[in-house]
Amino acid sequence: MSTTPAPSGPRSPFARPKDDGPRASLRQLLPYLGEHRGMIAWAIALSILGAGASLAQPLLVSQVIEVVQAGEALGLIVWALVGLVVASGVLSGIQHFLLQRTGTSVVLSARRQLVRRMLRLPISEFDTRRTGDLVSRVGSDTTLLYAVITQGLVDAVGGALVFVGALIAMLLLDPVLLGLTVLVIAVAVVTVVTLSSRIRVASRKQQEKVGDLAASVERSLSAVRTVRAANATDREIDAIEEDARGAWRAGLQVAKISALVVPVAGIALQVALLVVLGVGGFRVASGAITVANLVAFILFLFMMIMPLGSAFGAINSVNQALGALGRIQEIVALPSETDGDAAIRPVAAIESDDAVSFEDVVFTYPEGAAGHSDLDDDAPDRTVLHGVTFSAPAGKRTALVGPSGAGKSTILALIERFYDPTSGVVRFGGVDIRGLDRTELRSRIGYVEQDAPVLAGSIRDNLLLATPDATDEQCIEVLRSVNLSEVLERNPLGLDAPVGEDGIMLSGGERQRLAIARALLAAPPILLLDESTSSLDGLNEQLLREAIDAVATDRTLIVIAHRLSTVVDSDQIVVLDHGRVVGTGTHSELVESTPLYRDLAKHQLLV
Ligand SMILES: Nc1ncnc2c1ncn2[C@@H]1O[C@H](COP(=O)(O)OP(=O)(O)OP(=O)(O)O)[C@@H](O)[C@H]1O
Repeated sequence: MSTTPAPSGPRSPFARPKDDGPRASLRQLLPYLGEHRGMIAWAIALSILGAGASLAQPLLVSQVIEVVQAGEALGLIVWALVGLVVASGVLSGIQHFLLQRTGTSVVLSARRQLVRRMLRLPISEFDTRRTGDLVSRVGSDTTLLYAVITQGLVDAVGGALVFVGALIAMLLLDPVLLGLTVLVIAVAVVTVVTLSSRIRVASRKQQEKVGDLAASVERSLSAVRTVRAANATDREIDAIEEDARGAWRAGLQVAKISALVVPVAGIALQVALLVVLGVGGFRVASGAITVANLVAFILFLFMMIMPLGSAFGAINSVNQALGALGRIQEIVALPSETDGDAAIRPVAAIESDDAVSFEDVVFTYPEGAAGHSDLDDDAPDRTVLHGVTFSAPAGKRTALVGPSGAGKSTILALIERFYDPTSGVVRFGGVDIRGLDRTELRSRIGYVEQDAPVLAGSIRDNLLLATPDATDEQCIEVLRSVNLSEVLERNPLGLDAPVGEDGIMLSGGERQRLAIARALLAAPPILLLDESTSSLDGLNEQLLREAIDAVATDRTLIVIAHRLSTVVDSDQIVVLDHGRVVGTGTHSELVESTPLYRDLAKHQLLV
């Protein structure tokens, strides 16, 4: 839900913004532009040619007037004028296309860069950030960069040329008239520049609000069944509407500031025109300037004002883009998961076996991370694992059991290196895993998460996630090994049958087994299995147990069990309580030695 307070009442566009937030400078835009410098160079070249063609027009018009006044034949001059008009039209068409093309390419580059960084962020970043807001940065913020190219920088080059050219021509035609014009225009320029930083801040706030909105929509849609069942639909709609209104209010603030820019430019043009017409009339009467030159001066005035108008528009859009770029850069500047890794020692070089061991591991979730379990929330000490020591021997089945919140899933997260221990060491084949290449390490490990283990797509998409080259035969065989052949028969599409969003078309037990099949297809020497807490019916539980038995052969299996029945015959069971190991042994040993385990077993009617 929205974390940023709603804007409190109207605020003067001239007021100093309280919070400038993440800022981006024009310099940060350069790498995006650099990638397309070829196209941009072409666009600039065309815009210079276009500027030349435009500047020549008033001169030709003034010639036409003089020729007409002298009563001579027009001939070539008219054709030259027509040619110029057509040429500048064609040039501006081509330039327009090049700019649009470059603009969309810049958006593409920004999206690629953002997604590459986003998917490589440390897992702890996802604990604190809202998915919808991240999605909105990729979808909405990047779009604003488009305007910088299409309305902004390149136009500014051609515009500046026309502006300077017109200025020089006007200076030559009548310096006095020019002085008066510049005075009027300077006031407009100062006003617009003053407003521009307000536009950037307001626009960033607007993008933040859009992010809040996306996060709220994502929250409600991802839990739509729960929301519906709780009769909370109207409340969720209200909450989303409130965020939508927040975005609207922020948009209004941007509109108010931009609205000042447009009339300022318009008034400047009108006043300048009136001054030139009035004073120019006197000067023609006094013979200081000819009618032809006054007409040329007025045409140059329009020519000067037009790029000024688009420059004001460009300042608007560049500032909006800089607000969005600030949000893009905030993510891009974050370190990726692998930044700062110690010297890499390839896993392949490890000679010893696939045993996993924990040595006196202490772990606290990074600051600001929100817990997903309900225990320990009020405890001042956020340490989740307190000196955990155990060893999961190669080729054996080790079970982790203990009450909810004891730290079992955290142990698997440390083996996967989603986080590193606060102190102590996790070893793989005897080597500290912090010295191992993450990709290599993960390729040795199959991991079946507790929640949401199925991705939207087909059964095949799900199976091939870790093993893109697997054949259909291998897919069918692995489904058979986890007792899932039946789902293939259910739908004529077979492996291509869709599983629905979050695997909604499969039952809970089937989802769990499909996730196990996916992990197995890669034939990992180590399998981490976080058993689903959702209760399975007798048949499904039996099928799951058989699937686990089938996969246990010849690999190191570490399974978090919520049903002791699935683990009683494990080679070793590690009992955890409040982040501490309180017992290690076989089922019968633990029933004797560990009261907590005895209680758990009693509850589940195993003793
Ligand atoms: N990403 C996280 N950020 C912060 N705290 C977390 C995070 N994940 C878990 N915790 C906290 O760590 C503690 C242990 O959680 P963990 O998920 O490891 O327990 P568990 O034994 O697997 O529980 P369950 O059996 O309910 O799945 C809990 O207090 C939980 O609130």
